[in-house]
Parts: sequence; C-alpha cells; structure tokens
Amino acid sequence: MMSETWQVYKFGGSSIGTPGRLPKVLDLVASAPKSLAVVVSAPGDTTDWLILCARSAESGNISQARRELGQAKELATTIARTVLGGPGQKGFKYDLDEILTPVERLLSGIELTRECSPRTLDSIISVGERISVAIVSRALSEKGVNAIAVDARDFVVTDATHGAATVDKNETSAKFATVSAKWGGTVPIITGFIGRTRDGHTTTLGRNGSDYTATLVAGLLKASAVTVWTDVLGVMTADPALVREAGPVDRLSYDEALELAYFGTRMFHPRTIIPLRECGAALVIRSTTQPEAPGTRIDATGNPDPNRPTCVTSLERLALIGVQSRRTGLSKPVGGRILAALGEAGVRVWMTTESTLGQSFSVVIPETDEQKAKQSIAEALVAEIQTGDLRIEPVLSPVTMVTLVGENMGRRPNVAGRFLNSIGSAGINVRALAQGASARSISCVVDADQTATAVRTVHGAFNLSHTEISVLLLGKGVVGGSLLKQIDQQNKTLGREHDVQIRLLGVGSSGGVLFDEHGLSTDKAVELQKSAVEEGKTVKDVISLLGKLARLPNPVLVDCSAAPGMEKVYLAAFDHGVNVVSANKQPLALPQAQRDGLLGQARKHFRAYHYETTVGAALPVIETLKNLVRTGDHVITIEGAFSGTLGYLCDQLAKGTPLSVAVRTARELGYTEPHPRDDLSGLDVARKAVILARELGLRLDLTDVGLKPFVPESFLKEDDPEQFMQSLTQLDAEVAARVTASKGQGKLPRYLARITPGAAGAKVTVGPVEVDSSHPAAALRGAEAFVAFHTERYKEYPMVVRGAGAGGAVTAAGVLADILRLAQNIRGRG
Ligand SMILES: NC(=O)C1=CN([C@@H]2O[C@H](COP(=O)(O)OP(=O)(O)OC[C@H]3O[C@@H](n4cnc5c(N)ncnc54)[C@H](O)[C@@H]3O)[C@@H](O)[C@H]2O)C=CC1
Ligand SMILES: N[C@@H](CC=O)C(=O)O
Repeated sequence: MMSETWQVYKFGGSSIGTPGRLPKVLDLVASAPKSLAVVVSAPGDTTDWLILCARSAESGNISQARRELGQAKELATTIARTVLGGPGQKGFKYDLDEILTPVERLLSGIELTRECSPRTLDSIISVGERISVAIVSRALSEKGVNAIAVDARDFVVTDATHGAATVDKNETSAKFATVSAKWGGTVPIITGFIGRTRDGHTTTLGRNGSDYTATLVAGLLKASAVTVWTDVLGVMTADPALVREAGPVDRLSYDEALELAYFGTRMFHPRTIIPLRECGAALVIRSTTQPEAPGTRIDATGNPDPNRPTCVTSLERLALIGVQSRRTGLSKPVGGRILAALGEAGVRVWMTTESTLGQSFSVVIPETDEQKAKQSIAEALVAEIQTGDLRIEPVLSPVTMVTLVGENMGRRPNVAGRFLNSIGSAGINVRALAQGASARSISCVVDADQTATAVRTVHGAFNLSHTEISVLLLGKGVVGGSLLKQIDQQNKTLGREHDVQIRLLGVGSSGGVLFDEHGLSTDKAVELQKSAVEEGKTVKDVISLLGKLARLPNPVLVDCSAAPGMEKVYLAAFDHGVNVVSANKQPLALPQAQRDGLLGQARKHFRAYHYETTVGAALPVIETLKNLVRTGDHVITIEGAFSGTLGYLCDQLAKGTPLSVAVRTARELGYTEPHPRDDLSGLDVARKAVILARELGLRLDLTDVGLKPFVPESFLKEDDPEQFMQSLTQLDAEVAARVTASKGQGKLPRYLARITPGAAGAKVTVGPVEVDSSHPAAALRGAEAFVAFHTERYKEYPMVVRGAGAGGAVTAAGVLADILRLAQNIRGRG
C-alpha cells in the first residue's frame, strides 16, 4: 500500500464551488499520475453559510437558517448538474438528503434551546466537505476514474477541542492503515477539515484545516508532494492588488514558507508546513484555471538564488503602541509584562521592538484591538504610569507592517540597508523596525497611506520586479515628444535587461496637465493630452498634482518646457518628496540666492535634481565638470561653443546659406529654443555659462556675463517667433558679406563662451568670434557643440567633450538617462 510514488492533490473551495471550474478539477485528477489521493474542501462559501445558518437558528430565526442552508444546497445542486449525468444527479440528490437531513434536525434543536455548542457547530459545518466528496467521487466515476469517497472521520482521530481540534497522530496512523488498505488501484477522494473524537463526535481542524488534512495524508502515505490547487498562480512576490508586477515565486524553503505563514499570508498555516518539513514531502501551490503554470514549490531546498529574497508581505489595519520610560534601567523590565498582559487579553502581537536599555518598547497589534490593548497595558504598568516613570505614547493607527522575506538574507550584507534605503528614498517614514534572529525576514511599520508605495518600492529594490519610476512630464514639444517615444521604445528592454519600468502618470503643456494615477500609455499620451486640453479636462495648477504623484513609487517631475517660473513648481516638488529632472535652464540661471535655495531644498528633502541636458544637450558636460571639481582639480578656463543652434548657423553661413533660411531650418530641426531669439541674443549661451560657472562654485548672475549677441540688439525686440524670423531677412545680405570677407582671411564665424575663475574675480564672456583653422571650434560641423576644460591636471591637453549639442532625440536621451539615474540610486548594488 505505502509507496514513495503517492501524491496528494488538495482542491480548495474556489476550485470545487465555482461553476465551470469543477470540470477542470476532474480533468486534473483523471490525467494525474497513478497513486493519487485527493483531499477536497467545501464548495465556495458553503462553510460560511453553514455557520450563519447555525447562528440564525440560535437567535430563533429558523426560516433565515433554512434559507442559508438552502443556499448551500442550491450551490451543491448547481455544480453537481455541471458534472453529473442524469443517474449521477439522482444518486447525488440521495447523498445530499442523507447529508443535510441531520443538519435540519440539528437546526430545529438549536432553535428550541437557543444554543449552539461548539460540538453541534462542528457537526453542522462538517457537511460542506462531505458534499464535495459526494460530487467529486461520483463525477470521477462517471469519467471512468476508479474513485472512492472517503470520510476522513473514519481515520482522523482528534481531541475534543471543537473548532480547532488537535489530531492524535498515533491513533490516526493506526486507523489509517486499516482504511487505506482498501484503496489499492483507486483514487480516494477524502474530506478535508474534519475528524472525529475517540467517542465518535465530529470535529473540525480550524483555519486551513483541509490543507492540514492533505499534509497529514501525505505523511501517512509517505507521499512525495502535496499539490494545493487554488485560484492563484502560486505564492506571489507581493500582494498583486498593490504591485501590478507581482508574480509567482518559483521556489520557497519550508522555513521561508513558515516565515510567510507567521507574517500573515492566508495561503498556508504553520500547521500545514511543519508536518511536511518532518516527512520531506514538497508543497506545491498551483492554479486550477492555469494548470500549465508551474506554481510555487516549497521544499527543503527552497529558493536556489542566494541573492534574491522571495517576497514582500504587507499586513494592514494594524496599530502601533509605544511605551516610553523617563528613567533608564527600570527595576522591572516592561517588555515581558506588556506581552503577558496582551496575551492574557487575547490580543495578537505581530511585532515588538525594544530599545537597547529597555527605555522604550512598542508593539504592533490589530487595529481593532487598540482599546483593549491600551487598557491591558495601562493596567499592567499602572504603578509606573502613576509615578510618571512610564508613559503610553499616542497610538499610531492605522499602520501597515511591511516584511521582506528571504532565506539567505542573514548571510548577505546590506539587506537591511537596501530595505531601509529604498523606503527612505520613497520619502516614507519608518515608524518601527525589526529583524528577527532567524534573519529570514526584516519588517518595518509605515503609515497605512504609504502601504502601496512602500511595498512597490521594496519589491522593486530587491529585483522581485522592476523598479518603477513614476513620471509627470511637463512639455511635449521637441524634447518632451521625443522623450515619450524613447520611453515607449525602451520600456520593454529596460524591464527585461535592467529591471526598471518607467510609468507615465501625467503629461502637461501650456494648456494644462492630463494626469491619471493609473498611468497613461506613452504612445497615446500626446493625443490624449491634446484632446483633454480641448475638452477642458486638464489641471492648470501642476502643484496641486504633486501630492498624488508623491504617493507613487519613485516620483519624478520631468520638465521639458521652457516655461519661466518653474522654480516654484520644483520647490513644491521637493517639499512633497518628488524628484526633478529638467532640461529647462531658466531655474538654474535665476539670481544666485534663488538657484542656491532650489538646490538646498532638494538636498534638505533628499530629493534628486538632475539637469545634465541644460548644457550641451546629452553631452556629459555637467557630470564631467562635477567630477573634476569633486576630485580636487583646479579649473583654469572653460571654453567652448555651447549652442547647437548657433553652431549650425555658423556652419550654414560658411556654406553660403542665408541667415534667415538657416534659422528657420534650425528651428525645424528642433535645435532652437521655442523662441529662436533666445539663441540669437546669446541668452541661451549665457545661461549655460552661468550654470557651468556656478558648478565651479563661482558666485555670479546672468547680469555679470559679458554678452555680445549673434545679431544686432535692434533685431531682438520682436516677441512673435514667426515675425522675428521674418525680420532676419533684412540681415541676410550684410551677414553673408561679413562671412565671405572673413573667409577670405582664412577665418570662420563661431559663437563662443569662456569662463575664467581668476583670483581677482570670475570673468564670463559669450559672443561671436572669428576663428582660424587651428582653433578647435573650426572643426565643428552642423549642430555640434564642444566644451574644453583647461585645468591643473589637463593643462597641456584640455579635456574636451564634443558632439551634437541640440536636437530632440539627443536631448531626450539625456533626459531619459537622468531619469534612469534615479533607478540606479534606488536599487544600489545588486
Ligand atoms: N531642443 C533642444 O535641442 C534642447 C532643448 N532644451 C530645453 O528643453 C526645453 C524644451 O525644449 P523644446 O522641446 O525644444 O521646446 P518646445 O517648444 O518644442 O516644447 C516646449 C513645450 O513646453 C510646453 N510648455 C510651455 N509652458 C508650459 C508650462 N507652463 N507647463 C507645461 N508645459 C509647458 C509647451 O506646450 C511645449 O509642449 C527648453 O527648456 C529647452 O531649453 C535643452 C537642451 C536641448
Ligand atoms: N537651443 C539650444 C538647445 C540646447 O540647449 C541650442 O541650440 O543649443
């Protein structure tokens, strides 16, 4: 009879009781390997209805009790009809009458006495599993499977703790040997959840009781595995309602599963795991609706990847109660007394923390037990509270306990660091923290409204899924539009190869912001935003959206506008805990105090402010300069052609293109500022020079820049971009003549900037220059820019950064790189 090859399948209520699923259950059993035992739960909500009907009878409402019993009967009849032929249905009707008639009698008795003892309740609720066995065994027989109905009460011997009975292993084993002797060549279909006392009273095994029966049977049969067929794909890496990317965990060790069970997963109970750990059978969780998916396997080996934790759990609706001492070294340590008092009051404690010298102690308990817990603690510590030596802190509620579980966590450094860093980077306040000695889990308590962000952030930070970056984009013009395309193109690869996903939450233009907390599709965002503007459905005040953005994982405001006044939005973003990535130079070129205030605010709130594209588009100009400065190099001069537009104009002029035509083309190519006057006035280059000079630590403003415009001042008054470009035709002949004359002298027109720190004060100049062929700027083509850093270390040969200095695609790539830097900072080392 006993054989290594036995397997146990357990089907839960959802698999049996959801119409349409039962045929799948039957197929799974029919196609299973030989030597299979099947354990079934009650169909759907049958157990709950049976409890309700007992309670209704107890309160004297027998007609209500009958209605509730009728519900159970109706479900049983409905599902039986889906899998049984005519004779089978007739036979099942007989079974059902036999099972339910005693229940009706019990209900009448309860109504008369107005009392339903735990023993009677067990008799009533035990019928759910018996109904399942009757249907499944009959339906399998009709399918040609040699199935036999087995009532587990015939071998599961328990004590008389009704509602949560304990199994007597020895007596059960002895009875099982007799019962199972008849199973040869058949598939036993066994009731889960129920047993019988030595003196013949029906008992139930408590929460997850059917799983327990399955593991018990597996142990008795020395089975190799128990497969629990349910309605999910397996143990998920996080609650899918909180983390869309959560997926099934492939492997778990028994200990990890136990840890999960202790931290509140409803999928299995410690009682289910412990017997399996003893007998060495694996527990496999699989989906009845997607049986081809491998599910989660729990065994002695567990997760083979030592670098990866398994999942993040979140236990919600909790309260955190803290007790503080005003003295160090209380004569009677408080922790043990608090726990004893809570234990006596029947309050479940999910987590405790104690400061090293015992001056503060906190407990995390169910929110619903807050009053009871406070009262028991107050009573236990009454003496010290009265003398003022101890104080109960205001209760924090509701809070959530977020736990990272992983077998190997204690064997690797920096798990706690990454856990806390990711939560801190998301701007979440950790209210309490605990890592157990088993080092299989680390838990923290956060405010309830931060639950989703905390779980998603930790989930992403440990590569359980992608790190999600939540983007609100302002500006969908040349740069913003290209950025949307690049995100759309790259997101799959970013997810697959870098574990990062960018999620677009909002897009804004001067017409307003379209924002959707559920995300916008990157390929449709431009049109959606446009229609929203036309329909008046956009939000005008972007600041009002920052609170919502801040609640999402790794929030970032991306400014691809050229709008003035954005500094107010950035300040509000930092205050809310939102990061900023910007291609907009204006906030950085504000008067020194304002610019410093902006950077200071970002630092104060530990937010990132990345702006690499404000000088030289995606060329690594700012990062290079920062590195020179950080490593202690001394910058002597920074010189370069900072404008892609002016570089392009110079190149075109040298080729004989009229100025007005070249400006129009530069605009069409996406090189110019929204108003090309900002380029031709030299203002754009002056802003860049100020940005770089300030990176050097120089204190100066735009007004300190010696600026000579590219075209005469008199042409720079026109506010309308079209009129402005039109007016430039008046300059075409004069400019062409000047360029021809300089070419005759072997010179080329360029527009250069120079920053010289100098002991006597910094000098910053920008303006047109005629260079000869030996000058580095002479070699520039098209919209190329270059920046040469002459430093102590790079005295002989300057460090030169050179390449396209303007254009939608390159700039958007630089903005995207800045966004992705946020993910690197969050994830840290793998
Ligand atoms: N085009 C380029 O090669 C480079 C541009 N930049 C900077 O990138 C920014 C965008 O440049 P482009 O895309 O070329 O300009 P663009 O004119 O094509 O796009 C600007 C966008 O900003 C939007 N906008 C204006 N006011 C707004 C507001 N208050 N809120 C939200 N959106 C608003 C406009 O509706 C438009 O969609 C500018 O600050 C520019 O200096 C930086 C490096 C290179
Ligand atoms: N208009 C600017 C765009 C980049 O900053 C330029 O031409 O350089």
